[in-house]
Amino acid sequence: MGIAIISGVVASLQSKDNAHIIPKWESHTPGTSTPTADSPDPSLPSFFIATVSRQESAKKLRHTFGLLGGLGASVQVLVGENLAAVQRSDIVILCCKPHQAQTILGENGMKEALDGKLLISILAGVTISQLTSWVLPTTKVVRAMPNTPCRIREGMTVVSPLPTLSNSEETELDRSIILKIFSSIGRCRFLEEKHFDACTALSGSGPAFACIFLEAMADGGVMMGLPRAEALELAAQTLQGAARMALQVGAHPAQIKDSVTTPGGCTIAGLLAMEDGKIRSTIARAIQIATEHASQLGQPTKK
Ligand SMILES: NC(=O)C1=CN([C@@H]2O[C@H](COP(=O)(O)OP(=O)(O)OC[C@H]3O[C@@H](n4cnc5c(N)ncnc54)[C@H](OP(=O)(O)O)[C@@H]3O)[C@@H](O)[C@H]2O)C=CC1
Ligand SMILES: O=C(O)[C@@H]1CCC=N1
Repeated sequence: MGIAIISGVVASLQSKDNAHIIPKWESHTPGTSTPTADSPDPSLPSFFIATVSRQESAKKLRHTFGLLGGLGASVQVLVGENLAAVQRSDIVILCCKPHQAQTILGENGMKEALDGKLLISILAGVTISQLTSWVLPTTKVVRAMPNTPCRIREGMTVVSPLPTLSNSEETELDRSIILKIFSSIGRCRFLEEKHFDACTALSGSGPAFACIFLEAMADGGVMMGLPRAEALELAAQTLQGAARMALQVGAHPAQIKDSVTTPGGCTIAGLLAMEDGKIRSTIARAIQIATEHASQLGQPTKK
């Protein structure tokens, strides 16, 4: 997921659309971001540090970020040097497995390195109350729940509200930095932490659930004789089109469905077959069960 976030942000910095906001500055992540003295916009990182624990992962990351070219060169990959990376950073995005957080944040000197900095955790199930108990009270802790489409800048990220500080200007700046980072790789919205397990299931895990539906639609096409590649293209573009109608036009899903459904036609025949298979409750229950599971991740009894 860390790769998806950096890849998306780097792609956004390379995009012509964003030429007006490409800052002349240096920064670090996953990291972090630090503007140089003459930076015109202190709100978007352009230099990143990615940290991993294994050489094998570092090789993979260097290959991936090398392929990004141009600004990809501004991603530095470090192995086993979390403390050094955090010391050199203003913003840290924690992207390890939920059960690893306490150990990583508990490393000698880490609390001091995080003093006064913004710590964004994307970990499923690990609460703000747990995170704040592992750092100094001066570290500004937020949770973010992104998803893998961030990699192609079509992500959905939910962010928890920033802690209240006496300096409201600082909070506003942090808020704008967070929004710029995650809006550069898709949609971003703030939501109360109490909704995070549901968001983890719905949008965090969602790409996997959506791909089951996508694959099943394509399988149906293949069953009826369509070549596999074309069946997948038709299914993916159809799902994208329907989703964009809901997002861009603001159409209710039922309205989109009704507009496709000719009386006595083939759509209603297919819809009834889906309802016979309890497709709605199956999908909704999957979100319910994933939410319940998410709430246990990073808790003492779970790995
Ligand atoms: N995958 C997804 O779609 C989403 C995941 N998340 C959350 O993101 C987090 C990561 O998930 P995911 O990306 O799937 O998991 P991965 O296992 O793919 O990534 C975990 C990363 O953490 C690194 N890491 C592990 N230990 C250390 C350490 N001690 N120091 C530095 N780096 C370390 C790993 O590198 P190495 O292998 O070298 O140790 C690896 O690059 C989880 O907490 C998950 O809940 C949130 C939203 C969506
Ligand atoms: O499966 C998981 O636990 C993570 C969290 C959301 C998506 N992947």
